[in-house]
Amino acid sequence: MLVGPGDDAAVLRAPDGRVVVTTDLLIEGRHFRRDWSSGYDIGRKAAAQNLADVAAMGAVPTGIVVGLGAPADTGLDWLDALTDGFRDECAEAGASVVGGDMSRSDIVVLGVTAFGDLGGRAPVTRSGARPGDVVAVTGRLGHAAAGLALLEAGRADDPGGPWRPALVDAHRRPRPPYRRGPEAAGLGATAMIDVSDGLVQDLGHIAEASRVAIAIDPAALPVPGSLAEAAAELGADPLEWVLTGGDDHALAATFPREVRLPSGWTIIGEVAEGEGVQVAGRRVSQGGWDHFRL
Ligand SMILES: Nc1ncnc2c1ncn2[C@@H]1O[C@H](COP(=O)(O)OP(=O)(O)O)[C@@H](O)[C@H]1O
Ligand SMILES: Cc1ncc(C[n+]2csc(CCOP(=O)(O)OP(=O)(O)O)c2C)c(N)n1
Ligand SMILES: [Mg+2]
Ligand SMILES: [Mg+2]
Ligand SMILES: [Mg+2]
Repeated sequence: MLVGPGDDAAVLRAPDGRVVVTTDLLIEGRHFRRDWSSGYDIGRKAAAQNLADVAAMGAVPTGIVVGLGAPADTGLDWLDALTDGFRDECAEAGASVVGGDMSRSDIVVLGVTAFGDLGGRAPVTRSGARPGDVVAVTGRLGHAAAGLALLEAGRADDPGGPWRPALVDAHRRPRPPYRRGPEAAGLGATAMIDVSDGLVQDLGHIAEASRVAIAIDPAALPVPGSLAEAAAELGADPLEWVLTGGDDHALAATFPREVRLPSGWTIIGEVAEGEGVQVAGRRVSQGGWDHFRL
């Protein structure tokens, strides 16, 4: 064991190198609803959630195995679509489905395990952030939360606004920036995490593991017009989606200040001595999704 429990993935020593491995469970009703997402969407999302954890170690995803429980009356078309979703999302990340298992169950349950290759680089853990580093993100933030809010409000299919289907689609199919993980490792990232539970909560994991404080400048956070439009319609705060929304699987990383970040990365804050996450100078408690509150 080179990296054990507590990070986005573990790293194991193998006779001919190292292997990155991670697993996540997706439960109908908690992580997806079959009346909100197609089988294809659910396959893509279940793969993405795991492949993003591999990328967050700075590794390239190689393969996944899928455990599936489904009710006896699940249609073959639905299962075919699920399989297609797994295949296509893996292809997106450069990986493939290499096995699995299935059984009958009262609801749909997916247990996915993903593997990755570090390509000779050191893994980027949650624990390496140092005071003086900058904090940067790449990928979408708050989009899936906005899409979920539209679905919950029954406004997903209302007419008007190209932003509406785009945000609902973000809930159904996250698009993690897989290649940015190894890129960050190559640039010398000191810590990294994928944002599954919300930016504040997930940066909190880096702060805790690294024994540092993280300060975010909310003015630096990307709040696109689509989020503002949806928030205006629902009477919500788009910044809250960006700060606490999960499911987009953006990557958040810390870098030594002198690193020149390629376009696509946005610097949103800095690492300091201390503990916890501050937004605009105020310490915020853990907003976001955690397993036991769901
Ligand atoms: N039941 C468990 N037993 C052992 N380790 C666990 C368990 N649940 C989560 N972990 C570990 O805790 C860490 C964080 O898990 P999780 O919150 O699911 O992270 P992520 O959001 O990256 O999927 C991971 O290293 C994971 O392996
Ligand atoms: C039907 C439905 N309700 C709510 C959500 C939002 N949601 C559920 S779990 C979760 C956080 C991620 O899930 P978790 O099990 O914590 O995954 P991990 O952090 O291990 O990747 C979010 C944002 C959703 N995706 N679908
Ligand atoms: Mg993760
Ligand atoms: Mg997990
Ligand atoms: Mg989580």
